[in-house]
Amino acid sequence: MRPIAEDEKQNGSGDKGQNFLDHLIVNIRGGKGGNGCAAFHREKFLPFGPPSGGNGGRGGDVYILPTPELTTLASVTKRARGENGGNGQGTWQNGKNGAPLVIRVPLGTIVRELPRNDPRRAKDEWEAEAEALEELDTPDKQAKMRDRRWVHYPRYSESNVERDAFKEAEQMLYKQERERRYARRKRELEQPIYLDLDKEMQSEDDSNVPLGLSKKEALGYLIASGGQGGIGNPHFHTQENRSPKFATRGHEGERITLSMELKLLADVGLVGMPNAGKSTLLRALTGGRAKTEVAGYTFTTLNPVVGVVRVAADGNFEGGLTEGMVHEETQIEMAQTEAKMEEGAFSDALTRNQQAHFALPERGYGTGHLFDVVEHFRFSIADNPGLISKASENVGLGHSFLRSMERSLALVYVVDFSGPAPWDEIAVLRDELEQYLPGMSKKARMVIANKADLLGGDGDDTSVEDAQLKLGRLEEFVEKELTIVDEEGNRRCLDVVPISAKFSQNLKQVVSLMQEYVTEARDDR
Ligand SMILES: Nc1nc2c(ncn2[C@@H]2O[C@H](COP(=O)(O)OP(=O)(O)OP(=O)(O)O)[C@@H](O)[C@H]2O)c(=O)[nH]1
Ligand SMILES: [Mg+2]
Repeated sequence: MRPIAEDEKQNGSGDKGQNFLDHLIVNIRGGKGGNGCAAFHREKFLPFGPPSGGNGGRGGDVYILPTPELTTLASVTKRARGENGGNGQGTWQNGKNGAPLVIRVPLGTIVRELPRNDPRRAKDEWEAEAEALEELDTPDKQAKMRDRRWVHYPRYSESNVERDAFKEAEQMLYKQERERRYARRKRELEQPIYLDLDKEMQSEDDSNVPLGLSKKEALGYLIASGGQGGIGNPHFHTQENRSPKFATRGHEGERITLSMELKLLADVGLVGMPNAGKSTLLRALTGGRAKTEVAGYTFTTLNPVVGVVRVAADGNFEGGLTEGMVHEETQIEMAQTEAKMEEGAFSDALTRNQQAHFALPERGYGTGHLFDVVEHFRFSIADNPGLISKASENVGLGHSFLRSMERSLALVYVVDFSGPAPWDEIAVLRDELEQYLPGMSKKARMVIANKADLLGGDGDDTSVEDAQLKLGRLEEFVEKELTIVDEEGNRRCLDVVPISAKFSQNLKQVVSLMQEYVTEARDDR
């Protein structure tokens, strides 16, 4: 595992700073404006030309764009900065505007501006300056502040500051600055940034773009404006001051600290200890479409992964069509595929679509990838990182990822049925859910006893009998310990289903039960 950087520890992601990225603190800065220029037009036989310094370009703005292709916040950097504006130059050349920066986040991200009193918030542009000047005495401070705001024509910096024209301009500048600062504070207090990004943004008027121009892509929501460009010296030209020898520097861009949180919205959440086979189950239920890592070690899954289960009217589901498919560890799969590829085994292989085209007819689903035609119901399942005892005390990956399951319609426990005491596992899971959020375990509807293929030995009578006894014991435990009594006093027993995720056994029942829970919960909403 890669070492955890210091700032990562502080940023609150997954409380312990692991790679689990559903929560992130991001420091954002608009680009700095380019400086104005103090210059004079020079031409042969025209010794005292007019002031000709260009303005600085604007700093780039920073936007946030909800993007359906993303599923985690992993691609978001902790610091983001708009491009700086270019400096103005002589002969009235204005600086180039800084390019905007677009931060892409997955749908379901909640973006919040951190308030002033939050210790994780970075200083804004004014606080940063105040801090930099803290140690200095008044004259030094004044000089420094001037330096940061003015550009002088060469060798005029000292005489400039004595002149009334400059003093007036300086007063004006500070006044405008105070106004900006006030407006900004007010905005921060009255309308702190809060975005609940559930929908994709449409790009503007796409169809009628003239040939040769790219269509205008949506940039997203403006978060931090870039600084204004500085003003060139022609601006300060007046009757009294015909040769202004100063220009202003560009403004700093806005600095904002955001917290981003990704809430996953899956209908069913899988809860289980590491290695119980949650990821394998998700792969099996989605016909391998959900690309979630499977491996024989604990904490394979670090980020929740959501997959969609598509169910046909007859209760079949997409994964069920690929009967006989074994959901092996993905790493092995990858290695095997790679080896085959090197041998050239795929040179004339069918593409995925072709495979579907040829595989489906004999199963009675017509040609092509026709599952859509018979799809009757769909729901989503979230595969989660493993939950262990004391997760609430931040052991393992902690339990902050449960946040993404708070809104699931139903929860399903997955336990390794081949283990010595699967019932104890369930009790731990239930307790951890309750630790996290009292009442959360009431959402549990089913216990999946996975890896049932490991029981029953070679099919001889005694081991089959043992397996049945074990299942009986599990059912008894679930009935006794996990029966849920709702507000109206109704008792509800959890369903217990033995399966093998790896060998796709008994999954149809799992799907049909899940479908039932989801339908019920959706109706209640
Ligand atoms: N024999 C057998 N092995 C299984 C079954 N399901 C999963 N496994 C194996 O169990 C191991 C763990 O599976 P994963 O799906 O990665 O488990 P997980 O619950 O997602 O684990 P974490 O992500 O670490 O929480 C892998 O080696 C799987 O191949 C099953 O039904 N039968
Ligand atoms: Mg997993």
